[in-house]
Amino acid sequence: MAMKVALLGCGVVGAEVVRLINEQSAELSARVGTSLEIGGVAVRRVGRARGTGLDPQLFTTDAMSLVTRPDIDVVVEVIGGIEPARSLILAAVKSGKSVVTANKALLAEDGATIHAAAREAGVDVFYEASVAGAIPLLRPVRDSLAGDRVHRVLGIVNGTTNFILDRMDTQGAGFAESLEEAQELGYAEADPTADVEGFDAAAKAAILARLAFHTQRVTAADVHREGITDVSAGDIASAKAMGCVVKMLAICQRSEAGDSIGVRVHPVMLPREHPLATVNEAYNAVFVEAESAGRLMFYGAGAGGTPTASAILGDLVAVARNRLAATSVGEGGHDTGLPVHEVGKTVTRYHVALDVADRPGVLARVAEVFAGNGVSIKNVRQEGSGEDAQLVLVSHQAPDAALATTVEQLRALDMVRSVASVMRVEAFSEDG
Ligand SMILES: NC(=O)C1=CN([C@@H]2O[C@H](COP(=O)(O)OP(=O)(O)OC[C@H]3O[C@@H](n4cnc5c(N)ncnc54)[C@H](O)[C@@H]3O)[C@@H](O)[C@H]2O)C=CC1
Ligand SMILES: N[C@@H](CC=O)C(=O)O
Ligand code: NA
Repeated sequence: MAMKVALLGCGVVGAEVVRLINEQSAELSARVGTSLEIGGVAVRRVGRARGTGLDPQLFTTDAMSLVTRPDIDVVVEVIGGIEPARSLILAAVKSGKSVVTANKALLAEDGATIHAAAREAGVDVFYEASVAGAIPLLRPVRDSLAGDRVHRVLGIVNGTTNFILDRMDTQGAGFAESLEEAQELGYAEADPTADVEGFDAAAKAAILARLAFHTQRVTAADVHREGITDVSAGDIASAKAMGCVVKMLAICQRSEAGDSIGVRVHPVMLPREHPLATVNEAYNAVFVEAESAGRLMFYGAGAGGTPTASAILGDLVAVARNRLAATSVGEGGHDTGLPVHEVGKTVTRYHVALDVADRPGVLARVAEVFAGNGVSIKNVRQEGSGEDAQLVLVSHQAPDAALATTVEQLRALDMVRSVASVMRVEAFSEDG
């Protein structure tokens, strides 16, 4: 008997899911062991020509009735947002359906409730598409690394911001025009603020931290978040002058003592020889550093309808196979309860560019401020002279709180006319 799929949402991703299910129906049947059939599609408005080739009778605005319909086996949720997606997924799970979702916002906010409900009902909730689009990342972290101890996960997990920063760096393009282009290409969230202010990446970081460190505690609210709206052409030029590129990274890291984790999303300057520096356009790439496996890198298309639909179809095949075998994964049953520490405790390093008066003693006074906060300077250079002098300093690693205080105190110095650029600098974890 065919396995029936209910699709919630028929936008950028949903339309591609329909296309791929239709086009690959024979292969999918062979891989699952039974055929997959679309049993209904929930949309906001029926009667619109969507070019899906589906029978118009399949479309409904009553998503709740669709997900609880007895003949539906699997629900694919690609509406996005918290409600009604949460209620629909919980209703589906409680009705014994397995779920495939791309909804990182929801999983980051309330994944623990959803996984608990799925365990209770003995069904799967799979969500590979929610982090780094097409890249097989979550299942490798959850399954392949289940026997290892992850120390750090670091990567580019938002395609839209990577696209914008890449355009600004390589073409000198403006922020607004690059965002518009990313929207046209189907990379951006329905509200692109989620991308450019780092909410989307923070949600993905929370999901990654939960899986990598086996803790159910992390939600998007625990993630230190800075978006890219304050990244200026000056920051990009400053990075270039240092042989660096600006990227927005998500970083999830176990503390030195191993008793807490730091989870943060912010722009960084990366040396151009760093593998993440070469990740262009809307591509994503994620490093996972684990005790025994060492350093692993996952790279590929992190956004866009077709690549995201690929991840959804992979999950669809997996949950369909599990249903045929009458089994489920039961995620989230084991919880280490590792807490998230404040960003101030995270060890990082800063790049600081200061507009200063070119006078004797300025450098000494600036160095004194660094030293007073226990921050040692890795390198310093001066650009320009006279009233147009700029001091550019890069620190060694220090607690983020000490670096932030250093910048505040520098800002207050008379001889510092303005702080032209402040950004964290990331390299490999072993670099000082
Ligand atoms: N576009 C992308 O590159 C990626 C998107 N995602 C996620 O996939 C999900 C969908 O994203 P997109 O397809 O890009 O968004 P979209 O905005 O193109 O599509 C969402 C669709 O859901 C419909 N919808 C909203 N509320 C509904 C309701 N109550 N009932 C039925 N339909 C409803 C909307 O009318 C829209 O057509 C989101 O969770 C997003 O974060 C994940 C990875 C990549
Ligand atoms: N808006 C997101 C889509 C994928 O998750 C992004 O730009 O990465
Ligand atoms: Na993925």
